[in-house]
Amino acid sequence: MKENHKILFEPYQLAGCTLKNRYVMAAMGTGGMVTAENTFNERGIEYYVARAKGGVGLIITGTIYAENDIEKAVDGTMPCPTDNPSTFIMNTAEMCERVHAYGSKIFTQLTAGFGRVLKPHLLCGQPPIAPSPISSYWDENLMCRELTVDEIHTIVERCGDTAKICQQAGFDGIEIHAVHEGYLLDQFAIPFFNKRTDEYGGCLENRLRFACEVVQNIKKKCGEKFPVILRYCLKSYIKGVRQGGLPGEEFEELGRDIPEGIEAAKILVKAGYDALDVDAGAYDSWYWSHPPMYFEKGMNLPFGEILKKEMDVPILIAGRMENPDLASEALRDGKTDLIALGRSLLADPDTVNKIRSGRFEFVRPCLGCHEGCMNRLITAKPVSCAVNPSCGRETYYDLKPACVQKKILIIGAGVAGMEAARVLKLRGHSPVILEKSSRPGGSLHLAGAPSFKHDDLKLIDWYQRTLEEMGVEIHYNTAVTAETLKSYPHDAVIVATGSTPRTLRLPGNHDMYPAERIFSGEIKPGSHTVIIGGGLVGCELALDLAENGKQVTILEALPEILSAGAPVPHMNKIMLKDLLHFHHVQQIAGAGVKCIEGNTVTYTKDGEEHKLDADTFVCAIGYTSNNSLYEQLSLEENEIYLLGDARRVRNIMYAVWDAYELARSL
Ligand SMILES: Cc1cc2nc3c(=O)[nH]c(=O)nc-3n(C[C@H](O)[C@H](O)[C@H](O)COP(=O)(O)O)c2cc1C
Ligand code: SF4
Repeated sequence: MKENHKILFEPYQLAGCTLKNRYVMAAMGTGGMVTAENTFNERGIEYYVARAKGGVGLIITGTIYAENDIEKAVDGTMPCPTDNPSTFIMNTAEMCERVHAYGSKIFTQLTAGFGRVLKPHLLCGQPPIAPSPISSYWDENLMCRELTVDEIHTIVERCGDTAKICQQAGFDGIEIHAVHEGYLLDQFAIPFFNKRTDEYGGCLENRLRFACEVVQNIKKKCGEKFPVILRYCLKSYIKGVRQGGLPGEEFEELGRDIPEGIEAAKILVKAGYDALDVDAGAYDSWYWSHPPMYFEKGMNLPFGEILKKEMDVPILIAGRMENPDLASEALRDGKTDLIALGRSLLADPDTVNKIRSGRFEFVRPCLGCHEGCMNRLITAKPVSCAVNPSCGRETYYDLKPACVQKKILIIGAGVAGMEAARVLKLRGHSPVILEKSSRPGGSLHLAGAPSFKHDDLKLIDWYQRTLEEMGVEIHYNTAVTAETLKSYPHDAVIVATGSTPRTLRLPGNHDMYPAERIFSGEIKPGSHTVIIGGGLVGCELALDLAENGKQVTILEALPEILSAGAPVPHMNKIMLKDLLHFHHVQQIAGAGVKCIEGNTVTYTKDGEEHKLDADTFVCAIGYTSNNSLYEQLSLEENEIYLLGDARRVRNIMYAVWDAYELARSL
């Protein structure tokens, strides 16, 4: 273990519960991990056990429901212990016992409700509940129903009952979800949502009464010593409906500001909460609670630091905390007491053990993309991870030794080729990669060029290091043709030759560059760049240039930017849009580009012709598969497969997942 990381492995007393180290698995929704009886299924149990085995000191499970009558959700993505207590105890006891076998502790996260942020399709046709008749986050025409005082009392009692069932099942404590992220208790806490005039509205104490009664009821039923912690947002970052404030931005806070956040934290701790799991944000500023790659690492630490100075209560912090240098420094500087990891434990369940043994560079990096995790959760698919296809399906989607070991040539050392090689080697095959350039990674080098995408470059490093350690043979500077392939003995071939940027043929006398030539640094843009194509690549290039002081205009043919191609995960999309706006990137949607003459682009919008002057013109209109080698070889080879972008241009997740699927079956 590295000397400066030792502090991360010191035990910690969390409300009387001894944790073996400072690492906590942050609560993450259990989509796909719930049985029809609303308890954890085998998939969920194996998922948590794998993270305990990976060395984390405390697991906080994804949210479970206290109550499913008043807020009737039908989705099967959250366990509800009160629905069937004995079945819940039976399944969950086994999960807690197995987690405990690794010396880890396990809490469950218990929600008092979702309120206005529950997705409409889960509502059984009923209106969402809320403190007051406000509109649903998802549909401003859908009005919420105001909770009655009797219903609030019922939810409080059910929280206590649920916690008792969880205690009987073997959980070591409860995290209450949440005066955080704009969920029901947070809606009560914030006057922007809570317009009540009874004892649950008005002054701060009244607005926090519901959350305070929840902890008091749990302590009454489970005993004072049973740990109850709170997921808590110090600041809401609500700028307007569905618009969030960005780091460092001046705006009028419509939710909870920091001074009120400190006062509220004191009231909540006095009521009985034993620790605060601190971050920021609400659904209206969703990227704060679900930080995409555009955020810096450890972005929530300033909030922990503020609370640590103001009060004496254990603090947990999540939010891009995977780097052990950053994490250990945060502990030493008194910014937090515990380090919560969310997505990095999805990307690599063994993160903590690898850090412990001084091998952080072997931790598979999370990309901050949300493709495999949150995007799947909010589109009713099982939670997994873009770079770790077996996440959430640890047992039934694992790797078995190959029955017949083969020599398999892989053409292309992009992500798909490298993932295929890794899996094949693990299963006992002999993969050999033939790469035409002098380095691995393919187009990921260009995707990872902006500073906010450097985790993409870390993924290349991870593959390179891992393949090297496994002894996978890679031949660089080796362009393959149908003829030269014959000189490599093999049983099968995988073609993973990637893709090429699409070009646009326009009339006029101009230079227009593909985005890749800007990302690679080959072309230095002038002071004003026009980017044709407002998909993800165009928008990320625009952000990168704007962050570096350039004037940028995006011309997008569709009515909205970021709407072409595969949908961008919600929180990434809203943050990118807010950032483009913040950096004054001009966005012209519905623009049909006609020609570029010299320094002037002509486009039409709403039937009218417009002209725009710039000194650099960039084209970012997608990619086409490089599959010609496969077509030449397909009738020559007995066993040949086409993989990654060469088969179908999609995203990193599908390059990795398709490679894993193919390589686990050969
Ligand atoms: C798939 C997914 C589901 C999540 N579900 C919850 C949840 O149920 N409750 C909660 O408090 N936070 C939830 N979060 C937020 C995480 O607890 C964590 O705060 C966030 O991912 C930032 O930490 P990280 O950068 O280490 O991932 C979820 C995050 C992800 C990725
Ligand atoms: S899907 Fe993306 S953001 Fe989510 S854990 Fe995996 S790499 Fe990280």
